[in-house]
Amino acid sequence: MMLQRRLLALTRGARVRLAATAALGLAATGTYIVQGLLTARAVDQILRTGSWSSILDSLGGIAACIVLRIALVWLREVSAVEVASAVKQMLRTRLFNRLLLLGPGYLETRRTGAVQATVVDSVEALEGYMGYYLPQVCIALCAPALIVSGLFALDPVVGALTLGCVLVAPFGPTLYDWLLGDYGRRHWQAYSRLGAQFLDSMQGMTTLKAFNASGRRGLTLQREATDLYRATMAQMSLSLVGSGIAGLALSAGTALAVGVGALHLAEGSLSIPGLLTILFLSAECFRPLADLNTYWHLGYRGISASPAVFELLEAQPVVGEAAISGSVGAESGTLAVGFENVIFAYTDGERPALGGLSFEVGPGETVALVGRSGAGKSTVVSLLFRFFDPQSGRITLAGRDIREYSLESLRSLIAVVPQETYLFHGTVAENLRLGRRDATPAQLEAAARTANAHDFIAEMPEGYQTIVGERGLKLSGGQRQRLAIARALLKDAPLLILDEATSSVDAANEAQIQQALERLRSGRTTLVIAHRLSTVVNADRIVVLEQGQAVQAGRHRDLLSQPGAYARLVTAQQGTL
Ligand SMILES: Nc1ncnc2c1ncn2[C@@H]1O[C@H](COP(=O)(O)OP(=O)(O)OP(=O)(O)O)[C@@H](O)[C@H]1O
Repeated sequence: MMLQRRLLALTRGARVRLAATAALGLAATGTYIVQGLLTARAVDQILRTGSWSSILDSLGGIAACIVLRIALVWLREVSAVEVASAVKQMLRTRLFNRLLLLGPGYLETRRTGAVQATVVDSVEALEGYMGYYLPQVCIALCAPALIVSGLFALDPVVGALTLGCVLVAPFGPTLYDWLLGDYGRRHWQAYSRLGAQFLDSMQGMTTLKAFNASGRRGLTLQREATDLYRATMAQMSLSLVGSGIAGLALSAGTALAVGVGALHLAEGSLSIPGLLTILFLSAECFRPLADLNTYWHLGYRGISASPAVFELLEAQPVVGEAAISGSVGAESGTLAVGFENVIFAYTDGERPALGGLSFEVGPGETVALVGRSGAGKSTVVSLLFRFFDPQSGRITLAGRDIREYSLESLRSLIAVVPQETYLFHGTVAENLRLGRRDATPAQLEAAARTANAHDFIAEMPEGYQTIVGERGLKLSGGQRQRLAIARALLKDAPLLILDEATSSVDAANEAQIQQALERLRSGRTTLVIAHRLSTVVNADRIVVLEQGQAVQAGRHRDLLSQPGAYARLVTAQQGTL
């Protein structure tokens, strides 16, 4: 019930259309009632007069009812689709905005396929609930009430019996709603697991093939599919029993009403037209409930899919806006960066990824962070962007705690050239404009030239308008990186983070990338996350991380001449310098 109340709240903004759908459905039910009454009258007239001509007007009325109903049902269908589409669209917008607010910190804790299943499939499953089930609830409340009062007037006993059955019928679905709660949840869990597994397999297809592991993966997928099949069948068989109970109440209701009416006819307390009216009206009384029963199946898919939707809608971001005081805007000029005794663990209780890290980058300086894999280098970047907040200590930009900036202005101060350049499906120009939304073609070209990317872009079939495939698969690693440099140039932020690529590119590409990076670094405070040592030789300062702490700092030559963590790292990577 609680869940249904929350689902009802989702219709805000589409309630007029929802009411219109219910009104159209009610009008269609009205045509059934009038048709029933006209049929009763026609049968009575023919029994009394034996002449077909006496029922011509009733037949005309029945035909009019049928035509009118066809039009009303068609309009109701259109309206139902409109309601469902409006709710789905509003909900998807809210979910997408929520995901943007939650940011990478949330997505790291969820499987991409499961999030996709929520935003696409769970929302889609609400179609039946919003478009058909909800309007039918209104119809099933109003129409039987009207008909039962008519039956009461005709024969109070028949009226009371019909009322009893009308009240019992909806209990089937309601009871099962409660009983099935767990089955529905299991069904959606199995569904999103299968979705996540499938997406993972598609994205990792090359790796699976290279390791000859597609057969094994196929078996896992088959297992997940079998789980989904079992969960679906369990849910279906139980829900069919539920609607069976409701169906029984409906048929029993009509039979009882007619049976008791026939008895009263025999006793002389009811007339033949009265019995005929009961016959037709009691059938019409249960029709909206029978339809509700059918739509409940459709609606139930939405009800069982909705917990995942609400969980996402109510998820709280791991970082809050301007957590300290009123947010401040972006700074200009070169910036200093400071980490002051920063302690951070990904999940509380885990060994901290940063265990009291302190270091500084002066305005315009280039500082390289080095350390073994897992030392905490990438974590430093995640904290600078405030994808997470440290448990203690503080991080400053231009002397201010970064929690004082609004998230937008903080992120506008930092440009990043990441390890893996993500290119969206779209043109080269569109991908570059992520750096600056309103960049002119001339600005795009200037940035691409500085990033040594213009020549290869110009050689593409449609230059800057060439579509680069999903994940940029049509470009080489080195080319993608030069596009990332051009993006960062366009962003023109005072703080630059170079998260160095781990995979090496050929010498010609490497030289072009290094030259582009030199140009990008000039006049900016730069933090280099160095996974290889070969690129840090010229840094103003090198900070060596070990288990989330800075254990050494200095220039390459000075550090190399002393025994310590840096010298050990260099020895371990000998040959790369
Ligand atoms: N999303 C995450 N959730 C939980 N633990 C994480 C997460 N990301 C990193 N860690 C852990 O935090 C520690 C620091 O990881 P981090 O990625 O910052 O290291 P790194 O120095 O960048 O390593 P590499 O050079 O291999 O990229 C490691 O112990 C790692 O296992």
